Parts: sequence; C-alpha cells; structure tokens
Amino acid sequence: MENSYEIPNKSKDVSLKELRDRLAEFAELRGWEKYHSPRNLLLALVGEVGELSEIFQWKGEVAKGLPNWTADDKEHLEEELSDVLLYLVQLADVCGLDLGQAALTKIIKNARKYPIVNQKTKSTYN
Ligand SMILES: Nc1ccn([C@H]2C[C@H](O)[C@@H](COP(=O)(O)OP(=O)(O)OP(=O)(O)O)O2)c(=O)n1
Repeated sequence: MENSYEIPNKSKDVSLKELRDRLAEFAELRGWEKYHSPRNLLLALVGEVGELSEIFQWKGEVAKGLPNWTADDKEHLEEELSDVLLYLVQLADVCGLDLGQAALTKIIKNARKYPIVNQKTKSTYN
C-alpha cells in the first residue's frame, strides 16, 4: 500500500480505478462507509459544485489557461475540481458502476448523436 499522506509524483498517470480504490480505503480506515450512501454522496457532490462555482462567481468571463490568476487561486481551483471528481467517483462506486467505462461509452453515444458536419456550412450552435 502506498503511503496515504505522500503527495504523488506529478508525472504519474492517474486512473479512475486508482482514485476509486484510494477513496474506498480512505472511507474504510475512518469507518465512514456507513455514511457514504448514494444520496449522501450526491449531496456532498452538489455542495462541492457550489464551492467550485463560487470561485468563478462575479468574475466575468475568464480566459482559457487562467493567465491572470495567482498560483494560490489555481491551487484553490484544483482542490475544488478534485472534490467534485472524488465525490463523483465515490458515487459511481457505491452504485456499483464502472465510471470510466460508462464515460467512454457515453463519448461514443455523443459522437453518434452529433455527427461531424462541415463547419463552413453548418454548426451545432446555429
Ligand atoms: N465524509 C467524507 C468527507 C470528506 N471526504 C473527502 C472528499 C472531498 O475530497 C473532501 C471534502 O472535505 P471537506 O468536507 O472538508 O470539504 P473541503 O475540502 O471543501 O473543505 P472546506 O469546505 O472547509 O473548504 O474530503 C470524503 O470522501 N468523505
């Protein structure tokens, strides 16, 4: 088992399965599995989406790559994005679903629903 308190190597590729397993271990070691029902995890997820939204609230449009943001602001954003992801991964897990496989399947369904069109003549947005 990896040391749970060690910040991981930045170049390491992270899989949804690894996050799922680390989160399951995190909850088990603390005896929190009984609280991690689908409904509770969904409410926690929505709460974190609210915290993520607060970062952008009242800022006006934000340029891609966040060129004018401080390192602290970017770190805060990373943390809130992670909270959303981590609750989403746990929600899928306690529902017995394979989130990675489901997301890949959904990308295929999206591609079938929205076929590629010549962008000079037609766009999805008009
Ligand atoms: N029962 C819990 C409580 C927390 N977490 C994990 C998932 C999130 O990544 C993070 C959420 O922790 P907090 O509730 O402390 O929320 P924040 O990190 O957003 O702190 P704060 O609300 O003080 O900004 O911890 C969890 O898995 N299960």
